[in-house]
Amino acid sequence: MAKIGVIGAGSWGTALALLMHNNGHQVTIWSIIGAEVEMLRTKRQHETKLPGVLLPEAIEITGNLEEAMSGKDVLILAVPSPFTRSTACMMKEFLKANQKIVNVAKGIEENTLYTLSDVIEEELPCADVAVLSGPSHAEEVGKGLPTTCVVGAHTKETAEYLQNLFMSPVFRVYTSPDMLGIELGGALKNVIALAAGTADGLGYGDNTKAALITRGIAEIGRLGIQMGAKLETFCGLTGIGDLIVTCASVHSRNRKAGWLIGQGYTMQEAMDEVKMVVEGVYSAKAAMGLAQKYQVELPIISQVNQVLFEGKSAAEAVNELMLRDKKIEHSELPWG
Ligand SMILES: NC(=O)c1ccc[n+]([C@@H]2O[C@H](COP(=O)([O-])OP(=O)(O)OC[C@H]3O[C@@H](n4cnc5c(N)ncnc54)[C@H](O)[C@@H]3O)[C@@H](O)[C@H]2O)c1
Ligand SMILES: O=P(O)(O)OC[C@H](O)CO
Repeated sequence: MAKIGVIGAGSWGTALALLMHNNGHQVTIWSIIGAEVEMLRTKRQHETKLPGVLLPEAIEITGNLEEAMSGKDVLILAVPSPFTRSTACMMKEFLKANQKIVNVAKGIEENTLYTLSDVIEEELPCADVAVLSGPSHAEEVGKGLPTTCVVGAHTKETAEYLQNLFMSPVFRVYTSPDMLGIELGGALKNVIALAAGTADGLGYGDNTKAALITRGIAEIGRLGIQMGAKLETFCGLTGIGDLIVTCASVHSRNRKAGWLIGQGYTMQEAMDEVKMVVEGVYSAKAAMGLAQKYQVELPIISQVNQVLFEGKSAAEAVNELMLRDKKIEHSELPWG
């Protein structure tokens, strides 16, 4: 039995708190929002973000960060990426040398272009930081539906220790040394999911969706490999796996925001309607920064940026993608 602090009480933090409790661990969940702490304590569920998923009394709920971190073996960092740095900064005061941090958010910091583990390590230089990612909607994990994820860590020992903590008959966990690939796959699939949702909102079909998923992973992989990540990761759960679920699932916030944009909503109107974090909106700009830095072409992600931030019509963006210069599908494949 381990002592776990879950830092962030949105849908993912709440679902993971329940998973860890069901795995026999002692769990405390923290939120910066007083009203959220009160709701979780009194209703034993997150009524707006994960309704119907009940949190047993044994899960402690607190608004006090020191209490959430004190004596814990593992801290699961589950705040949306725009708050990763500020939260890691607040954690500095209470973090102990032996505590592991598992980041479960998916994003890239816009102004530094850092992965979230880089952000956490900059704020907490002594921390042993790992990541958990994969095709895993909170709504389904909360219901105990079979789900698979990957833990990436700096050492095999940390990865296997965390694999054992998270693993359950309904939550299968693999390990990987490719933290960079895991983090890029998790962050960038959200941008492609915005495009896939937009195509749905425009009334396009399954052919369009399959094209966006397949050419989307080609883009993500091209950038990731240039940055030093491994091709295999983009073929796995945290690459194509997470991209498929996010582009297809009724639970996806990114796909829903895209759908609304395809229906004519502005980016802000779509984000307001979704009410939960739409990470792809933040990662879209960061991806363009990385594309420029690493000299990689990202046609779909570039069009998503133009629709989100430059007022381009979604239909025109799809049209431009279709009318790009003629290409070989895999430029590295010889003709024989
Ligand atoms: N929801 C999912 O199914 C899911 C699955 C895998 C990964 N993720 C990732 O997990 C992260 C969190 O997503 P979510 O769906 O739980 O988000 P959410 O929108 O449901 O919850 C956000 C939560 O963050 C906390 N928060 C809000 N403002 C804060 C601040 N200023 N400082 C610190 N904490 C603050 C609050 O507890 C709030 O409820 C995202 O990066 C997301 O991509 C989500
Ligand atoms: O609902 P989304 O679009 O934020 O995606 C959630 C998870 O990242 C899916 O694995």
